[in-house]
Amino acid sequence: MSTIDHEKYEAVIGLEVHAQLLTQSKAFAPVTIQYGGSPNTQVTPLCLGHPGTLPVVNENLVRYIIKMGLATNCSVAEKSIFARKNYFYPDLPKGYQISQYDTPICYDGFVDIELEEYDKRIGLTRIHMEEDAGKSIHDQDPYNTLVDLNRAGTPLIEIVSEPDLRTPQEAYAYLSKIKQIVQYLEICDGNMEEGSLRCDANVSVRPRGREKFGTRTELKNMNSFRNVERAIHYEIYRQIELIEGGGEVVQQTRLWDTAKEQTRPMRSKEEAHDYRYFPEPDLPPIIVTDEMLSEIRKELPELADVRRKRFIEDFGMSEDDAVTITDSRYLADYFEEVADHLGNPKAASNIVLSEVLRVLNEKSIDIRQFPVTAEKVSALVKLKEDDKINSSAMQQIFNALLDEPEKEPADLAKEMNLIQVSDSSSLEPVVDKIIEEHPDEVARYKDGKKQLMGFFVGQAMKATKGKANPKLVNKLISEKLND
Ligand SMILES: Nc1ncnc2c1ncn2[C@@H]1O[C@H](COP(=O)(O)OP(=O)(O)OP(=O)(O)O)[C@@H](O)[C@H]1O
Ligand SMILES: [Mg+2]
Ligand SMILES: [Mg+2]
Repeated sequence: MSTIDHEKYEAVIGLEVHAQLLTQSKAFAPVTIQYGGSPNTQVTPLCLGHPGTLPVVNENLVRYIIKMGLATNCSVAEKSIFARKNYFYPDLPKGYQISQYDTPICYDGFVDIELEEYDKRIGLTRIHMEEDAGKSIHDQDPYNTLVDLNRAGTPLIEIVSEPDLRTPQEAYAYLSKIKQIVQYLEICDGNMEEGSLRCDANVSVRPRGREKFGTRTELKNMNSFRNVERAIHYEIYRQIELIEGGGEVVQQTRLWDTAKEQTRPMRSKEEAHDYRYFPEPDLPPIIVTDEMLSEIRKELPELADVRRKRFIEDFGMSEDDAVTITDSRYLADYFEEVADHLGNPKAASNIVLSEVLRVLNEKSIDIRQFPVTAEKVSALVKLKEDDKINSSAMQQIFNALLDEPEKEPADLAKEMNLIQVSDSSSLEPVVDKIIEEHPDEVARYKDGKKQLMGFFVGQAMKATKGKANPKLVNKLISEKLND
């Protein structure tokens, strides 16, 4: 067993997140982006790096990144320029990526993350625009690497955090927050498994109490939130053990191997000068006017943090429930629609948190794929509130609606014979019969064993196949036994 005291060390982590933007066309060329198209069908001479082609900036690329900048409390540069990042790779026919270097369009921002025990503010160094490279495919042909250039030139933003994160859990929470924001803004679908959100994690360790950072390694190839957390965890331990064993961390890029659950070296980390950055001569600077900024500011939706506070303050929702419901913008929209129809936020959050979320989890779907409209779910809850059906009937009708979402809950209640019996005249004979058949229980009840009410109500529910209005049964029995 290792005798190393890992607690002697503190990790320092900074994340670079690439988000693929949901613009309709590429960053600098009028080519429509369609995911899943046959290889090399979505390309123009510009994407192929043919001489004489000239880039033009996609206006939405600029608008989307400004949205992100404003949503993350960044300053937006009045003037920023593009730069060429030069390197050779078969999937990069131009020999350079158009990116931004020393004048990113957004800078100096922050996001607040929430962990179980504490909240923390994480600084954002910068957010800049760049274009993606193509895809090299190594596993389809045993002798050759195949290249698909459909992705070449698709727009990305790179969100660079300050080295403010200290644990894998903080990194996870930060990444979740970034995902939530891009989804609320509808600028990226935020799917790490499919690669529309990608994360490189920079990790170093230092003895606790020391101010100077240690040498960092950069981890790549994590394709899920959990893997980012695992890779960082592994790397922290690897570095500590290396140092404690008398070794030294070298600055390098390392690949996460999901199967082996470890990181391995890929290449020594290139420095900025290796890329020979220089200003892109074919594109004018991006000028952001005050009008543009205020226009974009107006388009910003209410973000999760603000929405969560509003749900707690206006609806008396618990913190946990508010966090769950506002995690997705669309789930929060759905909830608000139900609450509006019902005029009762408590009943709305009950059904959304229990029934609706259960189905989303079971089927691994998003609320946008949920078949039953907010209106129908509200109508169902209303039936229950009006005492037309009881809770068990509500659940049965809810399940039936999943298969037949076009039907009205009230029609289903009738069809399924679940309309609650709420008139005394038809319940009285039922109650009388139960009293007659259970003299012992009646005697004990009269002796003071009031808990037996549950038994009587249960018998009545059984006799009516669950359709009796339990409140009314309760009332009838009390009246009869307290005579
Ligand atoms: N000693 C360190 N330990 C951990 N993280 C660090 C350390 N120094 C810097 N970082 C983090 O590393 C990241 C560096 O990202 P940045 O995009 O600026 O440069 P890069 O990784 O050198 O370049 P590239 O974009 O080409 O990968 C930032 O998130 C920063 O906070
Ligand atoms: Mg970077
Ligand atoms: Mg990097």
